[in-house]
Amino acid sequence: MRRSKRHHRDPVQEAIHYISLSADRPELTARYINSLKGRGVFSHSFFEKGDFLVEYRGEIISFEECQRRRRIYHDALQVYFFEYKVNGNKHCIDAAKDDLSLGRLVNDDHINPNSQMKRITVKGKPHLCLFAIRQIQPGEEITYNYGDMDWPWRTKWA
Ligand SMILES: C[S@@+](CC[C@H](N)C(=O)[O-])C[C@H]1O[C@@H](n2cnc3c(N)ncnc32)[C@H](O)[C@@H]1O
Repeated sequence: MRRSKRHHRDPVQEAIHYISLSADRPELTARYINSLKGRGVFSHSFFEKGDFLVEYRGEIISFEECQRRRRIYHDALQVYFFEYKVNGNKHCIDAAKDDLSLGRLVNDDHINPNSQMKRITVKGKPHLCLFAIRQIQPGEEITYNYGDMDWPWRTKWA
């Protein structure tokens, strides 16, 4: 398939652009997949390795607050917590609230993911963003590796 011409900004500048707008890029869309996976995020454009894809938007909370919410949230909502470390200290993004953002809908693939999470600091605040780790074709689902945990779907599909 022919690659469409898209103006190429520096990927980090592009991430900062969408972060400051609190918006998702128009080349991505959410779609229902099936009752096991639920929804996922799909590209309808080409992306090159290194391109910015989407921010994992949500409420930035402390690790202690995350622990507190884990005690009160239903299991189905806990999957929207994203824990990460800055200088060895644990932090968390709570994306349980469905604000129609796409980052919270990106599914796991630990075998052949096409993106990777990186932290970008904007105005002193951390933002977690997915960047392509290889070329992505139109129609492809965006995925990343959720990390080494016994995620139930991994054993089911193994
Ligand atoms: C952060 S959410 C991702 C969006 C979710 N699919 C939805 O519709 O809201 C994580 C949840 O998606 C599902 N999921 C993610 N990756 C999956 C995979 N590879 N296979 C099956 N289910 C998956 C699991 O139910 C998991 O708890």
